[in-house]
Amino acid sequence: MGKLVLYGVEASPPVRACKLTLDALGLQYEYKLVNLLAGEHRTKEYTLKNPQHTVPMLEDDGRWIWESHAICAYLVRRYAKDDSLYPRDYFKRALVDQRLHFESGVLFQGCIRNIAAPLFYKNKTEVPRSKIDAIYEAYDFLETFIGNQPYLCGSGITIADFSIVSSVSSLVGLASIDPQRYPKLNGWLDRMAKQPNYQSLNGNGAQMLIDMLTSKITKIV
Ligand SMILES: N[C@@H](CCC(=O)N[C@@H](CS)C(=O)NCC(=O)O)C(=O)O
Repeated sequence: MGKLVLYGVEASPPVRACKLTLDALGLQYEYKLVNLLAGEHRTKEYTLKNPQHTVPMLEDDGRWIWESHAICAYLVRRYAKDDSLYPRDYFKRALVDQRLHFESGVLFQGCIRNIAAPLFYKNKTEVPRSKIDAIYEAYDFLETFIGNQPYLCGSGITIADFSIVSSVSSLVGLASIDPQRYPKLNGWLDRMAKQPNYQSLNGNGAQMLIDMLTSKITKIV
């Protein structure tokens, strides 16, 4: 097995999804902090490896891959002892893929980044209420995805759970989850919080992002 290095920063949801996956697989890896505020992801050295200059990025024996969903899927395919975290069965895998794309397009890009980018890059301090409404719309979908199963794709945990908990655990700081309205989502989040090493791998970073966002927001308009 080659040497694994994860490049990231704690507050980043996709970085935390990779950490949850690496830990669930019992993989040893080096963690390299990339200071985004200092522009360390924009250096020539970094962009030669990842021209999209994003975190997370995984180095595996001198080769680089970025985009958390691709990284998590790769890690399971390459290193897992069984396929439970990312099933080989075509239909089961399609279900996991659907949830991963939902995280990528709807939760991360449509909710988190859509709110965070104007705050961090344009010095905005007000958030349009429609952006908060979009979070609740996403919660409505998640409530139905979970249904009567313990995890997002059924009875076993998959990388879709790791990916989605990484963003939902930060979104709760902007749109709280009412257990009456979202009993399934609330139960799932509690279940995820009981996963091994959850707090150090995801909980602390999720709170960091909440603090970064809420310290910038003065008003929902
Ligand atoms: N969909 C990507 C999102 C990656 C992403 O946008 N990461 C942010 C931090 S949360 C980042 O690297 N921002 C710096 C930049 O885009 O230059 C993934 O899942 O890896």
